[in-house]
Amino acid sequence: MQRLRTFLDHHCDDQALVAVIDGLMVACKDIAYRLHMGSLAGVLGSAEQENVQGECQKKLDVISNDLIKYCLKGMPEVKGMASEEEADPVACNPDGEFLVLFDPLDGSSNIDVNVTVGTIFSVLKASANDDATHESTYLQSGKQQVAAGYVLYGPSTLLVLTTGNGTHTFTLDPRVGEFFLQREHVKVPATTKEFAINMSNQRFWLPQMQNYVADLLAGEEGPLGKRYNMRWIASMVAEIHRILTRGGIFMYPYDSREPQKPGKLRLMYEGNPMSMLIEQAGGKASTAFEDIVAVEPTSIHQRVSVVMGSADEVETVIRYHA
Ligand SMILES: O=P(O)(O)OC[C@H]1O[C@](O)(COP(=O)(O)O)[C@@H](O)[C@@H]1O
Ligand SMILES: [Mg+2]
Ligand SMILES: [Mg+2]
Repeated sequence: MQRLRTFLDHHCDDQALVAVIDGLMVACKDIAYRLHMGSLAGVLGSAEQENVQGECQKKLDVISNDLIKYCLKGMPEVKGMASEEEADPVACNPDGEFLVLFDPLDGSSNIDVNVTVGTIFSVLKASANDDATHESTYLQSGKQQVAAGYVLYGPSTLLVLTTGNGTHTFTLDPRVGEFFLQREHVKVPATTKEFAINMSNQRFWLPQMQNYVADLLAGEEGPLGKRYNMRWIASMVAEIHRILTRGGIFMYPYDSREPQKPGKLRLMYEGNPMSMLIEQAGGKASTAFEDIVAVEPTSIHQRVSVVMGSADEVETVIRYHA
């Protein structure tokens, strides 16, 4: 059994980055504990307020954000942070080397029904002269990420992590409060017969996406020649974890409900970190038109269309959009 810290000491040359990941996990273990206690910790239900995205916040969205913020603020390696739940970036140590961007609680509509949620994070490098209070400091493409990961709060608490040398999974042992290595160099199978998409948005998709999904549903009698299965948990962390475990394709494509937005999911807190994890595991992540990590961000809360998972299936979606 290898501890997370020992694994990182052997696999990551940058000790300051190791300290950032190790420090972040302190907050995530606290979130895991509170989720586990549920109503006994008084953390369920709505916070009766909206975030910067105009979404109704859950109490745990706010608590998780505060826990991570507090933790990062105390770390000398961190120069600044940006969160899905914060309107503006938050400066930390002016001499810090890293910027941490995060979705403190992903899939939070699932909290009150006791279904899997997660924390997603992305780590970028900062330059000495960068102003960590300024949005432009954070506007780097996904290719610039030096680490990405998520913590899944499910039947067990898992960390899935990449520092650019493969994607690895760790399980939290709650008795001792340590993550231990579960699987090294996870690989997403290249082909799949399983897709995940919110079908209720079908009529709002682009015609290309409608054609692709119609062909999935046509099964072995359609042009794709396979009978597909479908899953939708409404928790990206759970969805991506299933794909890293047994393959599949996850899509939250552009739709015309809010035509000015390129998608529902957030580029900096969801699209980019998940793309890095999937690509490091041999999968593919696209907007259906270009690689997600190639998108040049223009705002920290920017949305993106997402198609990711088993490489061959993602290629098929791209072909439908060509
Ligand atoms: O409810 P919908 O429209 O199906 O959206 C589900 C998607 O929204 C998300 O919950 C967005 O994340 P947040 O909970 O962090 O806002 C994803 O995890 C999930 O894939
Ligand atoms: Mg989310
Ligand atoms: Mg969230």
